[in-house]
Amino acid sequence: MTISSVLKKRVRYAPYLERLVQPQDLVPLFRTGQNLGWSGFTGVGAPKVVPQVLADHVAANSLQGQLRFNLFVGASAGPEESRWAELDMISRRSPHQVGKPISRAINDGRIQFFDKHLSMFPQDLTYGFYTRERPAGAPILDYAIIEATAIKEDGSIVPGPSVGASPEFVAVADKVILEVNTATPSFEGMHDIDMPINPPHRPPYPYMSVDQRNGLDSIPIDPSKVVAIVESTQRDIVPPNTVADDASRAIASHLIGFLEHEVTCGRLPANLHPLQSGIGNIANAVIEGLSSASFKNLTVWTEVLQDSFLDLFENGSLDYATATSIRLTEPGFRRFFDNWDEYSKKLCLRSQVVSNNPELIRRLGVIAMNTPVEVDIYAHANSTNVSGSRMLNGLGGSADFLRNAKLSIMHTPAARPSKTDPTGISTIVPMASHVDQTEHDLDIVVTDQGLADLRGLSPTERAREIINHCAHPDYKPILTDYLDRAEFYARKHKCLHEPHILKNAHKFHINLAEKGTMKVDSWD
Ligand SMILES: CC(=O)SCCNC(=O)CCNC(=O)[C@H](O)C(C)(C)COP(=O)(O)OP(=O)(O)OC[C@H]1O[C@@H](n2cnc3c(N)ncnc32)[C@H](O)[C@@H]1OP(=O)(O)O
Repeated sequence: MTISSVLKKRVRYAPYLERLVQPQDLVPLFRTGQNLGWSGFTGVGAPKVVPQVLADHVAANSLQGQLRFNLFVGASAGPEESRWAELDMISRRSPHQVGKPISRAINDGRIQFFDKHLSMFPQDLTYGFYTRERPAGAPILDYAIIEATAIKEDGSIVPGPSVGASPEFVAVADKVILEVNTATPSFEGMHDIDMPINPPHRPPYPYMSVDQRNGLDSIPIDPSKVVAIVESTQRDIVPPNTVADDASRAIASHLIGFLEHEVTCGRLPANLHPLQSGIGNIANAVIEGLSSASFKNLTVWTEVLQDSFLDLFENGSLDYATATSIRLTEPGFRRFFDNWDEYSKKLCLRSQVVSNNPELIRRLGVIAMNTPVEVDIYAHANSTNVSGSRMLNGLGGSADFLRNAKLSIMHTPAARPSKTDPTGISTIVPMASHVDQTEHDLDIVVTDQGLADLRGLSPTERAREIINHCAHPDYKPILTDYLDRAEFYARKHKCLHEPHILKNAHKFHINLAEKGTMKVDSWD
């Protein structure tokens, strides 16, 4: 087989080049029921070529539902996993996914999805928790399919724009297939990788600042595990971000005002603490807002870096950022590669067990900011299941950060658009229909209407603060009425700590399902 010159340059361990194959040659290796681990995190750095030929094979031979895998990816992969979902090729999936076809398959019951904290998933996999049905000593993963942007002289793997759970996948896979991506520039030097060491002798991760490096710059592997390499010439495709709207700008402005106040009061230093920011349009707008605020020498300790962070670098307000994935749009990647020399000194990608590590998040005093589906009046938040049942993307790293951050912030519009109610669906509800973050986790809830500072408040104080500052004006009187009635009822029954009237607590959701609006006419 001819080997392209760029591939020869990227693969510095010659024996792998002898294992170069056409992706189609690999199809016979795959059997239904196998456990597969893919590299990738939030749609970048995932394998593309091998998943595609397998999907083509299933489509061409009408094998839908007959070649199905247990698929594990650090977080979401690219469009290939959506195609697998459409072709009914996934029987089990964890820990986080994105894309309509895959969430549809989960909600149709065709994929058994389990949702786990991103810091915990890779280690629990290595413990054998998810392969309990296999005989002792059997491999945990049959194949790990890992995208690399270079291979070092010792056969170790230089990942691309994400590290995710690849170190753990490589460690516990029986066999490894490498996709060497020659369309993406090599990311060599960008990573700091800690390999799994299981208790009881796991040493502490030593990181005391966001820029400290102590790990490896590639993923070590026993080269005999690598059964094949293929060349990939497909770049990651990340859809453009939604442009900030009035609501997300208002959220950003409330939040920046709050952070400035914390600095003035001496609870935060002038350069804040390391920032974590979730994904999506609001998270992007908040980071965009920070780039026009007066903060300097900011640092970032997060799981995903999006385009908006590049603005912070460019205007000089961000000193250093670390994550497990850099998920940029095409223009974002272009900016990134054009300024590689500068960014490579100010950026580092780590394993997801480190970027999302609870101990490090607490040690560094991270400021965590994530978007929920809904928050209730006592500050329990739902990040995952619409109306308690319909899975969206999964928990991701939201709880890793929100439970352990110095400041735990949830930002959301006060109401989300709906076809059946001009105000939309209230994101502030009497009782969350599913709980991912508890009242014990959140410090701040912020919407386009305002900001609720919940620190040190009792549940009933929190409820007034959230309703008064965060609820949409159309829902405020309805929520206040609910709380007044709940307090009246609870006073009578001597249960005033966190008052609820259970028969009404989910009436917003029931009303939405039955009448298309959360605007409850009457609580009686
Ligand atoms: C990899 C990582 O972990 S990154 C770090 C943080 N991770 C997380 O926080 C993971 C969990 N969070 C998330 O997945 C997202 O933040 C979300 C989905 C909760 C919110 O993201 P947004 O961009 O604000 O969501 P958006 O407004 O587009 O809503 C997504 C969908 O949920 C629906 N939805 C959201 N909230 C509600 C609600 N309260 N009631 C009914 N439907 C709702 C929306 O209508 C939309 O449906 P559609 O896809 O059918 O159009």
